[in-house]
Amino acid sequence: MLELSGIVRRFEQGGTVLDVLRGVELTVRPGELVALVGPSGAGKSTLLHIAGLLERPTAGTVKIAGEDVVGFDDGRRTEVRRRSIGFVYQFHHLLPEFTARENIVLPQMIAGVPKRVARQRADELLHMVGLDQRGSHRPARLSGGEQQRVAIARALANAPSLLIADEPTGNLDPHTAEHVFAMLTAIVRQASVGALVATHNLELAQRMDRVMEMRDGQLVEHR
Ligand SMILES: Nc1ncnc2c1ncn2[C@@H]1O[C@H](COP(=O)(O)OP(=O)(O)OP(=O)(O)O)[C@@H](O)[C@H]1O
Repeated sequence: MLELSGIVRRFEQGGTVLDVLRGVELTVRPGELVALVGPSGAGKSTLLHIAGLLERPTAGTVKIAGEDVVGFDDGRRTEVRRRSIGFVYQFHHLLPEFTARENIVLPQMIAGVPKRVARQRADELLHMVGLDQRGSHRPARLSGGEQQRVAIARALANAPSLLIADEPTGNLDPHTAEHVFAMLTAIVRQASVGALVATHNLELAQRMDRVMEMRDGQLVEHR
């Protein structure tokens, strides 16, 4: 699903060189949840941006569904990102002037799915996250946990093979975080999506299939 190999990311600014990633190796398989932990500034977001094709590594290969995408031009990278990768962030980033359903329909229409089909898929996803009754509500009328569940449904709208999540429950109270996490786990398993989830919550991290820790620019199995 996702294969990262020899990933190096160097930032150069005004004569100083910062090697944030120094040879990261990582494989995420279908239906597998991998937690990404490490102190603030360790390079978790940088790695997620590279895995999500939002940024290019200084060196190394990124394979999505078996395809090495590092050499692709921006247009092809965008295409792979739209088709194969879903994103969930700490803050839901739903479009406020659209309903929950429309927020799930839009990314499908951008990908060329006919509106009728996109609506049907949106309703299925709303059902999957337990929000059948909330499709016509705008984000402001939903609770934090509900907003985040819509964001998860939106991330899955185009049936991605990889889900990338950056602190998906970081903005929620513990009870709601638990609920959203359980839902995320169930959906990843059911849809056979590979998920890479950065989190500061070690308790949740330890319930994923593997916990990888960012240490000195490399990933090591967390114990
Ligand atoms: N565009 C950039 N230019 C220069 N340095 C950068 C850039 N982006 C990130 N960095 C640096 O790379 C390091 C890693 O940042 P990153 O955001 O990946 O850490 P993180 O592990 O996600 O932290 P947090 O848990 O706080 O979100 C930091 O020292 C940061 O300042």
